[in-house]
Amino acid sequence: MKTKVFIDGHEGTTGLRIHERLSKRSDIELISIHEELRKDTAEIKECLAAADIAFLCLPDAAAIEAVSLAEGSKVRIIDTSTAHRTATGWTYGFPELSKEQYIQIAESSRVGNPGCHASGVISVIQPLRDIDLMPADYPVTAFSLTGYSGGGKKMIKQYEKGEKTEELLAPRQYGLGQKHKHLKEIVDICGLSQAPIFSPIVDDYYSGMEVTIPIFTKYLKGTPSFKDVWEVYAAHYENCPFVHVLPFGEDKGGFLAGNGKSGYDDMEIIVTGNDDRLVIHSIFDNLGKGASGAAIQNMNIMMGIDPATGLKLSK
Ligand SMILES: NC(=O)C1=CN([C@@H]2O[C@H](COP(=O)(O)OP(=O)(O)OC[C@H]3O[C@@H](n4cnc5c(N)ncnc54)[C@H](OP(=O)(O)O)[C@@H]3O)[C@@H](O)[C@H]2O)C=CC1
Ligand SMILES: CC(=O)N[C@@H](CCC(=O)OP(=O)(O)O)C(=O)O
Repeated sequence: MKTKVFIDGHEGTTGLRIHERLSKRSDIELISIHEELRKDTAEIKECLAAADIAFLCLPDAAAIEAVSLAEGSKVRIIDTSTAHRTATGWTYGFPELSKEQYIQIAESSRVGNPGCHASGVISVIQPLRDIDLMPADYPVTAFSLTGYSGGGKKMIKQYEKGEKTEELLAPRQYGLGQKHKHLKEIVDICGLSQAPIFSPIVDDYYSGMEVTIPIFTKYLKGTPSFKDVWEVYAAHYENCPFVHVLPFGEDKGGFLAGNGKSGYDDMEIIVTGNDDRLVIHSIFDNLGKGASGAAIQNMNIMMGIDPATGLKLSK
């Protein structure tokens, strides 16, 4: 029997990518909503009730409304918005956190898909926090480079329609007030006692992210070496098909491209630097492991099938 899936917000950037991937699958029946009625609450309620699994690819307020419309139905929800990531009763959809997390996702009926920038920061910090190598009060700082599709339809239009202003041709920093919406989930999931200093940068390319975190080894427990820290990542992600740790010392010729994983659904961790000062990089697609790919990975886990089914993983 096919699994019935509804994508609320299927015309948006994240929803469209999920739709593209799922429409090729023979084990999924996509529930479609009439174009003119796609924001009609009665129609959405009906689609949610008919589905086994629903993806919410909506702004936060609409996602909160959709969850209330699903009340009383059996539908299992994966919300790609920020609305429920740290909410009670919801499971954080980053299965690589631990075996327990994977099992919780498999059994959950409410999964909050991680934020794109947050996925990168958590993929670097949580393995160090998990074994207490990094103390909870370590002053984490992060740069996060993203393609403009990270800003959804509105930003894509800004970059692609009409004549581009000079400033859109250059990388642009934002989140300058240090109140980025992903900070809460980063602090919660990594068990940090203070928020990181987080500097996102959007640049003139469609998709792909590179999250970069500098670390002074003397402030980690026992002052581990470059190799010791690499080994922590290699061990943590050993059995994770979606997160690859590059071999020790590998740095892709010294240039790391922010769009290096564009179009793929997995993530790469690269440890660079030396025994004193490390720079750890997480490279992935904001629409892959940062959103749609991660959402489908979570759906596959909830369905009890191979998490990589129907996804595009690099070799
Ligand atoms: N883009 C990215 O890289 C990432 C996005 N996300 C999250 O995913 C969610 C979707 O983002 P994204 O796809 O980029 O955004 P988009 O703006 O590209 O798409 C959102 C879609 O939701 C539709 N929509 C808005 N309100 C309603 C409603 N009440 N009922 C039904 N549909 C509605 C919009 O309709 P219309 O077409 O008419 O505007 C649009 O098609 C957001 O919460 C975002 O934070 C998460 C990680 C990464
Ligand atoms: C370029 C850009 O604006 N990116 C968005 C992140 C994408 C997004 O909306 O993501 P989440 O749902 O994961 O929060 C931002 O920094 O707010």
